[in-house]
Amino acid sequence: MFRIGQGFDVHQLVEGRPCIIGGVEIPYEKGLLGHSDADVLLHTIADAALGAIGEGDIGKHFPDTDPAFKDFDSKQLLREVWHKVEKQGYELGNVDCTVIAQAPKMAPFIDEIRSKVAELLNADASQVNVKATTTEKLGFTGRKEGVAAQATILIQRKR
Ligand SMILES: Nc1ccn([C@@H]2O[C@H](COP(=O)(O)O)[C@@H](O)[C@H]2O)c(=O)n1
Ligand SMILES: C[C@@]1(CO)OP(=O)(O)OP(=O)(O)OC[C@H]1O
Repeated sequence: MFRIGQGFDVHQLVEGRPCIIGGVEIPYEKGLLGHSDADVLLHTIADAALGAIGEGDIGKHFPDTDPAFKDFDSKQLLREVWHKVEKQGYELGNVDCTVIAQAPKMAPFIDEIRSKVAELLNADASQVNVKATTTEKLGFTGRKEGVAAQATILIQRKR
């Protein structure tokens, strides 16, 4: 049996914050703002995974009003979400993600992010695809005000 989920998230780019995307710190003059470490890609994947098991979203499980999640490591967030997926008897089929950003340039970090995401989902890198696109300088991403990410995930019953 298969289940599918999708995720979408946005975080603002501001000065004085690290730029962590997909569990990897990317050297850039600005970073992502959030209650947690604001890892827009891992949040998106976590939301997609929760969607696939019909468990709402990360805001429900990790409220941004809870001081426990202040500066929370999104790798841990995704691990906890993935534990719920596995507890329900599922494993990863595949996940396909897109980072929507005029900047920073993602290409040099895509392989490392892919491996990191695979590790967090107890899967092989071949089951994970990470893409990046600009918005041709249009909109908030085009003005480098923020970064968006989306993901589609397929999970399957463990064999
Ligand atoms: N932040 C980004 C955005 C895009 N890329 C790579 O550049 C290529 C062209 O992007 P388009 O906006 O024309 O789709 C594409 O191969 C992206 O992977 C990037 O590295 N970082
Ligand atoms: C992760 C949480 C919790 O620390 O905070 P943020 O980093 O603000 O992220 P967001 O994607 O807005 O939603 C989930 C939040 O509850």
